[in-house]
Amino acid sequence: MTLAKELLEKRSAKFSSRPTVPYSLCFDPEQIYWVSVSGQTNFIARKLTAGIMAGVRLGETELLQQFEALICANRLLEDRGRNWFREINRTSASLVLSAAFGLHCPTGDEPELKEVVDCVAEMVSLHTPSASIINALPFLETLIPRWIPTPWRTRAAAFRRREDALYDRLVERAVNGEAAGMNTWAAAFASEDKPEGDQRKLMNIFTSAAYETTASSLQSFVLACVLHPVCAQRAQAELDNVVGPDRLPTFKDRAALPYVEALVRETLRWRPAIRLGVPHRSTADDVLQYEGKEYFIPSGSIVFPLNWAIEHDSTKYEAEDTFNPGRFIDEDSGQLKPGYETSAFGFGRRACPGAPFAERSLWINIATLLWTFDIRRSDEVDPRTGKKWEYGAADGWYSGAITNAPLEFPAVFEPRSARHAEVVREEWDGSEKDLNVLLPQEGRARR
Ligand code: HEM
Repeated sequence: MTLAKELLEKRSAKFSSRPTVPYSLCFDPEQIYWVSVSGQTNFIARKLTAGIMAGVRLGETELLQQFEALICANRLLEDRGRNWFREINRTSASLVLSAAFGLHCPTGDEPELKEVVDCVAEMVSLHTPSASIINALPFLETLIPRWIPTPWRTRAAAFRRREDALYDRLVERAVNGEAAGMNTWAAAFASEDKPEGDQRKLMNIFTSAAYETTASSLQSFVLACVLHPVCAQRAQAELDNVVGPDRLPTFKDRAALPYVEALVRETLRWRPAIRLGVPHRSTADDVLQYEGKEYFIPSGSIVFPLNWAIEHDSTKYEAEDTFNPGRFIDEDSGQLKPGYETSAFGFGRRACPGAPFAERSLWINIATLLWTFDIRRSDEVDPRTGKKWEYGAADGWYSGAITNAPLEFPAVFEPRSARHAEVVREEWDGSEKDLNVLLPQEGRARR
């Protein structure tokens, strides 16, 4: 952690660029993916996002986030969690699509949601080094005349048309269509009443950055509940004490629930969503002193802040691979220990700008699921082995992709009592479902 902060925060002027693949010039010629680029585009996008997140910090999206957590709990009640994995994916996508474009996705079958997910998958695939020969032989791109439709150009152009069409539609609905009355992020980006002018094209990257990371963190939380029911029970005892049996938790309860907070922190630590971190690239030579030695870091070096190693540092975390939220609690006072720091959202000038929204999404979903359900192992038979499902959290149980999600596994979501189930249904029946009310325009006026 010290080393990562030294380079990526203290020396952020030199360590805040990104490596990218040569092929990106074909599928992102205008460099709208501000996660991958540096300079003015990134600066503008981060400034606009900081404005949006200031609203998130003020609570502008809390009603929406509570609403999405309520739907998730209600839908899990209906099938006792049979489709829980898919439901978490749906919730995570709906959270960002609602806030960004005013597009609520209550079923998971919405065509736009499917198109977003497909485009994210293709975008990730295009970024892999093996996606095109151009990554190995970049000179081909200049050598072969532009009018020749090479396979890599055809794929890149088809993707650009498809993704642009999708986001044009989504932004249009947020600015002039169905969601025009809402306080959406797209409206903030597209507004011309700001020095940066209309920056709607920078909206393409939001969903991909937001959706898989949130989903995989929640899926790791479910795995932790299955493997470590004692931790879930301690959180439930706290929820029973503070919230009681007659209503769901809300953000107003957050400060009074230190163990639930610790459980969210431990989920991010135990299985960080981006296990290897997102690489930074240096833009000037530098020298680092570390443990009595001197290291020369040439300009253009790729620096991975390895979240996994940082969060599993055995000198800082005892039994580092054990899920134990109690490590964040001062057992004498029962309160959170001071000085919390995490690498889960990255570092310095490239640190996750969506973190305020992300950690609120995690908190409300985790608090709601713990309040409502006992989440436990399923007795299902694993079709691959013909034996009872085995559970684990080692590498083999994870996807190993950039966003490292657990592989799908069955879990039972048992309502904690008939009363708990009834409260969820009652709150769902009585809840405000109109996004115009959940995302009121007054928030937009503040920006
Ligand atoms: C649990 C959920 C999330 C996790 C764990 C996460 C983690 C990260 C990490 C590790 C980075 C790279 C930081 C670095 O390079 O130092 C990042 C970047 C980014 N995240 Fe997140 N993120 C999450 C959710 C979100 C959400 C909800 C949004 C949007 C609302 C978002 C938007 C972004 C963007 C746009 C970047 C690129 C920033 C840049 O390159 O300048 N993320 N995130």
